[in-house]
Amino acid sequence: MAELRIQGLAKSYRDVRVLESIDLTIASGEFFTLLGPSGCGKTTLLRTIAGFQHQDRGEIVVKGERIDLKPAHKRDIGMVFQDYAVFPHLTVAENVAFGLKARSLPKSEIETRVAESLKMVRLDGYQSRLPAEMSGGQQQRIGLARAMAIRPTLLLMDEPLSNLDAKLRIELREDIRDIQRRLGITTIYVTHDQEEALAVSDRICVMDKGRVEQIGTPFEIYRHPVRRFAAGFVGTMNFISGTLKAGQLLIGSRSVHFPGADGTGPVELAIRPENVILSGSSPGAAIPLRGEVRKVTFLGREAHYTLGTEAGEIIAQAMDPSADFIAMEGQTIDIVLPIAKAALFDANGDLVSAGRP
Ligand SMILES: Nc1ncnc2c1ncn2[C@@H]1O[C@H](COP(=O)(O)OP(=O)(O)OP(=O)(O)O)[C@@H](O)[C@H]1O
Repeated sequence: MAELRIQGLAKSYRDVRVLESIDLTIASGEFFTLLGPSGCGKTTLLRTIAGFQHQDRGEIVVKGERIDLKPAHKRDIGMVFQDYAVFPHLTVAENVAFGLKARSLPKSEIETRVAESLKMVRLDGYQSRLPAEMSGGQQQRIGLARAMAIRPTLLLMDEPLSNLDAKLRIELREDIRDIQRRLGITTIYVTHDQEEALAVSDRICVMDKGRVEQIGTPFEIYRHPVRRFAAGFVGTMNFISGTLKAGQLLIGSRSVHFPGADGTGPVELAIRPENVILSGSSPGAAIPLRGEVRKVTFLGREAHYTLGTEAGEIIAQAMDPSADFIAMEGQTIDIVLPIAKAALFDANGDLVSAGRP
């Protein structure tokens, strides 16, 4: 059974529509991420699920029961906030015990759960400290332990890693994922960081302007985007303007048959830098182009080349620059865009066709 089902959820602030009719279903134990740019409505959606604000229309159903009719404190939800929101005057243990006391659990049960939760987030031994004596990463661990201690049906996390430096972000995101897996707790995670979303999620919901653009596994979103927005927001993507004429794709002076694209009109060809062939040829249909190397970015394990072509600027990636391919700035090289690794989007941002090998 679906753990959480959201149907037709809409919300406006005064006259501004922030959530258009949102529909989504989340399975029990799933790590589900809302990913999108600032202002797309992720936080509003999360806070509406938590009950901190109310929708104008639509339903939120958990385990078959409408929770949107209940006040926030009766929704059985644990929440972790971007700014930690720990109580500064309470010790670590008191912070974690807070929700348990509010639920009037017996003292011994509270002690057991506090100890368990602190161990889980690796804060064993810090019971008597005050939050001010802890680092940002540790304070967020308190927030996580506090949310988990009540053993909620749903765990909601709103950009929990945004205030931490890059190294800590990766460390804590791994911990969050491990704990979530171990406990099998259904989690909704909000982030604007696409790499973070790819790393932790079972499924990602890409949002833009209050709408769901695509829902899928990280692999599906990265490899098979169905909307131009998702294609451009997750990972790096080249978009090359072209024209479709009854199945023939025209890019600059080149023309190639694009399978499954029978229409006519302006299109954009989307291809990832790692799929641009820098040396050699493509086994199937492809668009060959001449490219002037404008910039080389050497990153050790890989190198990125910015190429000026008749179809516009294209970024290409070589995975093993020392062994595979080396180009110098100013050089002109032949590149190939394999159709099997490309997708076509129309002027509305809808997928026209994705290349098939
Ligand atoms: N209380 C409010 N009153 C009026 N407008 C609001 C309110 N809260 C949010 N908004 C607006 O609603 C839109 C969506 O905001 P929301 O915080 O949900 O987006 P978000 O995707 O979470 O963005 P961010 O990553 O910046 O937090 C924004 O345009 C924001 O300015």
